[in-house]
Amino acid sequence: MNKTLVTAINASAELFSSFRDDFNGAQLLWLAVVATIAVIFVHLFQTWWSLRHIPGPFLASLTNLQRVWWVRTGRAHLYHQAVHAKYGDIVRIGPHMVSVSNPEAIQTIYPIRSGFPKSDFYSALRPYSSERGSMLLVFNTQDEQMHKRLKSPIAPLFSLSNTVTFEGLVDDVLACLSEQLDKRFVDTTEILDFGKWVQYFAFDVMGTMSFSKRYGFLDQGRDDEGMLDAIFNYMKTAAPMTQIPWLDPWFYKNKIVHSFRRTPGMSILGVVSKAIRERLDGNDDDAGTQTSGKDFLSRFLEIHRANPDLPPWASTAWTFSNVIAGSDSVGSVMRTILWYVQSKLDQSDNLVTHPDTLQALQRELDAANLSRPYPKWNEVRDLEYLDACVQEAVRIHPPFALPFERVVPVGGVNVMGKYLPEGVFVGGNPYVVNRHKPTFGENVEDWSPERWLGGEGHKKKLEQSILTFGAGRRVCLGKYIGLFEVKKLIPFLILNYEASCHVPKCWNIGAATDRELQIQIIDPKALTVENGFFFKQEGFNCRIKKRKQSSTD
Ligand code: HEM
Repeated sequence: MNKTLVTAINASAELFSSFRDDFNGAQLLWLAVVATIAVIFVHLFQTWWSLRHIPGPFLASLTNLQRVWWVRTGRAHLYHQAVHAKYGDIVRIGPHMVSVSNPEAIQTIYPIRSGFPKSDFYSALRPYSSERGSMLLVFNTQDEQMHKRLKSPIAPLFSLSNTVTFEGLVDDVLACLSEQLDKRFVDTTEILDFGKWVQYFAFDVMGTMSFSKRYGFLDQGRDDEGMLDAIFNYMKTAAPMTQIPWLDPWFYKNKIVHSFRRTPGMSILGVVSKAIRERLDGNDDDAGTQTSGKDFLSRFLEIHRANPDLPPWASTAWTFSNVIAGSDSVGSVMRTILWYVQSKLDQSDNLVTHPDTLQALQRELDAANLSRPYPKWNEVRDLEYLDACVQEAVRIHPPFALPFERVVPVGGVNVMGKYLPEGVFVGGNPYVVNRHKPTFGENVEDWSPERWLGGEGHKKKLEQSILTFGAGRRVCLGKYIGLFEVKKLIPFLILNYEASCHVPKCWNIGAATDRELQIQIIDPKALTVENGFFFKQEGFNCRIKKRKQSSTD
């Protein structure tokens, strides 16, 4: 609680007791009511006053409840976009919280050096159990020393050169995906929920990299243990709490509540703990096979053994991170590319395709003489148009879409010409920053890989303006892994699969002809998005068939 508020309450209590002898009961009650109102008024005034020079909705200057509500609607990104459209590049969205939308602020708020720590937003994202309490992960650690201790030993594992050593494992998962698509959906009447299947792919890749075995989503064609829903529910439950984190220990993270309501993240923790136990006990079926010696879990355990001063829970925290941070996010980018390459809704809600994108991508892939059926990383990593599609997907639909909050350090800071005093929270929502018109162009709402094609300098500037992976000291550790997986999957699908050429008449597909639709979208309007910090899409249903090899093959 605010120090001044505590002082004011104590002063009122003293005043109240000194008046006790001179007034009767009713008068005392009135006095108490008036004093309480006065204290609340002074508190609200002080709160408003502290950042009065930052524009924003009036309610936001008094309470966080408004931004909690925005998050609860699942559309916080749109509210954030709307307030920036109304008030400008820097907006007060809470009594002590300032949101920025201009990429120019990125270097100030997210520096490489230490000293601009994460706010309590991240404490609400910690999984909780009665036995362990709140669990620190590299991602949600606020203490900068602890963050360094946890991150430094494992950071080399996430480098691009190490990521590429997993290529064989990713090809195995691609083979599994291909087998299942062919068996279940090619030349059958079955409708493919493409969004779900790429998510299965992303999870099984991360399972293979982490534990040397797939979780089995692709093999079974379903999520038997409900792990995917558990992860989304974990984020969705935590998301409103991130906006008002002092309530979190009351609502969720305490032993009493936990005895009858489990934090959703705990079922994932169960999977991770079991995998570690099995590996340590030597009961892991895959231990000792050609891949398990190289998977993340083995490397984490090795690192942990070599650094005994690390906390005893470090291996669990690292592994948990891989499962929770590394799968849904990648699946989301994959889904976005496939969705936009195939189709989009115009302003009147008509389905129009992007045949130009699809054809340009096919042309580039066909001409690149790629290995079949699984193109190699070295062949696809520098393909210009593929890269432009990936960057555009990362821009237009960031998988995490609430402001990444930081605490202004001692001495305050100037952001976009406005002074923010010490202790204020500040951050940018990637959904909004990635749509900054002066940086990305007037057509920010449109899918346009072409915006990335203007030479290396231009591309680099745009890349530095994107906030999807965070930035600076706390930038995403798994970025290369994510991009690696995406660039392995997309060329494979575009090269090998094609749609039946039938589009129901009721859809207005704009200028596109049937032949231009590679994958038949069953119900384009069914694609829904929900922002629970993790920005989920659902309802990408289609039919596919094998693509005929092009004449250049
Ligand atoms: C396209 C995929 C991905 C996206 C968009 C993404 C995005 C992010 C974002 C936004 C942050 C936090 C930034 C902040 O709070 O300021 C982050 C941090 C992190 N990500 Fe990712 N991520 C992706 C893939 C991955 C993968 C595949 C892994 C692991 C295998 C991973 C591991 C991490 C870790 C460990 C951190 C914490 C870094 C730190 O605090 O030092 N991410 N990521």
